[in-house]
Amino acid sequence: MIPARAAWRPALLQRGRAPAPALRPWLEERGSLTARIRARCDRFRVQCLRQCLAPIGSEEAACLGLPAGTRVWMREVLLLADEVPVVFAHTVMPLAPRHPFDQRFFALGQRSLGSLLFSDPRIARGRLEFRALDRRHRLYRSAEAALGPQPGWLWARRSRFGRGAKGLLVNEVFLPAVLSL
Ligand SMILES: C=C(O[C@@H]1C=C(C(=O)O)C=C[C@H]1O)C(=O)O
Repeated sequence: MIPARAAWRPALLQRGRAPAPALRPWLEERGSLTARIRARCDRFRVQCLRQCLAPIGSEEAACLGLPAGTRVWMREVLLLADEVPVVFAHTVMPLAPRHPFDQRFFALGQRSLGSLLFSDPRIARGRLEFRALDRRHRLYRSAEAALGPQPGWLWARRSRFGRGAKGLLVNEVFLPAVLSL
């Protein structure tokens, strides 16, 4: 059981619980996850599950400094390696300030957000924060809704990507199959 007070932290050790050693390089990768997966499989694919306006979750609101419940653009995807889901990702992007980047975000569809974020040197990644999730957490439940039953807990990370005043928050939940890559 993950303690109820578990939170996003910049360290991988969380109240005595640590990820499997083989998962650490995945969690700590600061470059593109898309590129890392692509290099380890024959066919990489993004499956877009949802892209819509939605009220931001309280944790995400606190992280981006927005009032709870603010409507944001939300995108949820699976990253698949040879048709096996290895990462569930949930990204939120505030509507304001408006930015030319918005159009490219909306138009992504089944293309990877990573290709957009990492091709623009003006977009900087903030620090990585980690958290072990169980089914009390919204992200865990979203992953389970998309994929069916998951192990008791899943490791996740989040980071903010920014270009000027425009910031978006990317959460990535690592699925057990990533360890087979
Ligand atoms: C941020 C990246 O993009 C990946 C692709 C995403 C998408 O298409 O929505 C979301 C999160 C990522 O895991 C990356 O490749 O590192």
